[in-house]
Amino acid sequence: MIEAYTVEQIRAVEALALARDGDATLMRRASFAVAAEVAERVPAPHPGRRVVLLVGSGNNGGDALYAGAFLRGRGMAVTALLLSPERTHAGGRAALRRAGGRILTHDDPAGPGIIARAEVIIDGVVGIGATPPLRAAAAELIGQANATDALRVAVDLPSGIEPDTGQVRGTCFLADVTVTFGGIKVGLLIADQQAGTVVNVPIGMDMTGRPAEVIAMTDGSLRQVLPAPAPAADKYSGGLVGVVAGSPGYPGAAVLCVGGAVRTRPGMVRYAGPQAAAVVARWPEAVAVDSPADAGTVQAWVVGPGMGTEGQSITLLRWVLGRDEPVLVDADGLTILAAMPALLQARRRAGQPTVLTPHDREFSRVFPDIELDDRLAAVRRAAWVSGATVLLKGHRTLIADPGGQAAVNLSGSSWLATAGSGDVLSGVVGSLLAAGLPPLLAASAGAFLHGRAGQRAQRAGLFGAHALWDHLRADPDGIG
Ligand SMILES: NC(=O)C1=CN([C@@H]2O[C@H](COP(=O)(O)OP(=O)(O)OC[C@H]3O[C@@H](n4cnc5c(N)ncnc54)[C@H](OP(=O)(O)O)[C@@H]3O)[C@@H](O)[C@H]2O)[C@@H](O)CC1
Ligand SMILES: Nc1ncnc2c1ncn2[C@@H]1O[C@H](COP(=O)(O)OP(=O)(O)O)[C@@H](O)[C@H]1O
Ligand SMILES: [K+]
Repeated sequence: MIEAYTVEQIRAVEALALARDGDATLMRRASFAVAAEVAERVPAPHPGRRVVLLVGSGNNGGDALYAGAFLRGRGMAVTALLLSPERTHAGGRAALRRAGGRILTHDDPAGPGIIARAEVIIDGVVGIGATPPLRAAAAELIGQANATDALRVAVDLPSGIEPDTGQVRGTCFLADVTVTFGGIKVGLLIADQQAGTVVNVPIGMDMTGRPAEVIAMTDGSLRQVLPAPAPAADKYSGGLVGVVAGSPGYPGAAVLCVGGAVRTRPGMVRYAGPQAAAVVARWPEAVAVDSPADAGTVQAWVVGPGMGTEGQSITLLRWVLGRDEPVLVDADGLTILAAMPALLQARRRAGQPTVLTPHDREFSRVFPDIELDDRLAAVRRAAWVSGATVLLKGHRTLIADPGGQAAVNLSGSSWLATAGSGDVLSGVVGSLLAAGLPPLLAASAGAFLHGRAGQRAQRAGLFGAHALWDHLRADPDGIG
């Protein structure tokens, strides 16, 4: 599991490390890590390679200057552009000068040409000590840097992203790699397109025992979380999932959702609704009936994909939400909930676990008072006010539970932006809920599996949400 932290948490641990080791030692470790990352990525021979440092007035700029001094020591041609010459980190500046680096101010007429010809650009404008948007001079330099095809390396985080939320306001450095110190900042997981590859270097800071602000599943953690059938397993022991989906207008939603569940885990899927014949035609292993009341016992329900929003659909949703088992509500089910919030409130009062899986438009329907500009804050707030675990779909899917835990999904690709892929996701997560995974874990593991399946389908050159089925379980002995 990847764990990410707030600036406040990082600062608390940094203070301990500073008291023990001193700031010069920490900065030396940090800047050496940046230099080492550059040296590893730049093809040999290194002497003469053109490196530009964008240097702000804080310690982030200090890191960049010391990193430049290390690289100069390898023979690279290093130029620093200082945003606030009079307030630049004195030790870093002296170190670069001693090493033979060139130091210019940000408005030097030669600056744009130097940036344009750079092979490596190191962003030391701001780190965790500043909040975007960047001031004009900084934004100008970063805009020039982003227009080059140099290797772009961010020190601690790309200048321009908000470290605790990943929000980008105004210009932001577009990093190929971010070398971050002490622990991964939450914003680096959310603003993945700006952060590039994130390399975490402890530099003597130990986050052990600190509760992560946000977690993210990995292939390794998924393998540990997913239930493997025991030797004595039978078709009932892993948990049955009930699916209420589809309508005459949307028969495919039922087939896609059941497919997601069938292909996630062995066991049994019970479909209940008007598309029983279509479901069994594609998934003979599913048990299909016309009404959920006839479906028999299940350990979790999925309700909503393509079910319609009027008449009988409302009756079905009401019936499912009256059950004690965990219920995942998706798509049309969410649209009904938006019009009938009392249904959700009743479930909360009864203490029954619920998972909601909206995309942005559905989210705004169900939670009209919650702005989506800060997506992490939004999903947390939605979980808090609804008492449900909320999975907010998107390029970076975010999940929060009512207890305050949050997760971000790191797998997937824009391949998944295809009709019906959300229907598959609901079946995947429902299947994991039925297996007994707690809602946050079921949603995180399901989103990760779904994302990996999308990546594999893309690599295989396939199109269409149904292509996800064959890629959900690539490794039959485990998962992944
Ligand atoms: N503590 C340590 O020993 C260690 C710290 N480490 C490193 O230090 C970093 C934190 O350093 P920090 O606290 O100095 O803050 P930092 O991120 O450089 O930003 C502050 C500067 O930004 C400026 N600024 C503010 N707003 C701005 C804006 N909108 N647009 C443009 N500029 C703006 C602001 O200027 P001012 O407002 O004061 O004029 C101020 O000068 C951390 O990320 C890590 O890299 C590591 O080396 C490990 C050891
Ligand atoms: N640009 C994107 N990058 C990565 N994943 C995406 C992107 N756009 C959508 N997705 C994912 O694709 C799925 C789409 O779900 P949804 O919007 O419900 O589609 P549908 O209603 O057609 O089934 C979600 O899992 C979402 O996270
Ligand atoms: K930076």
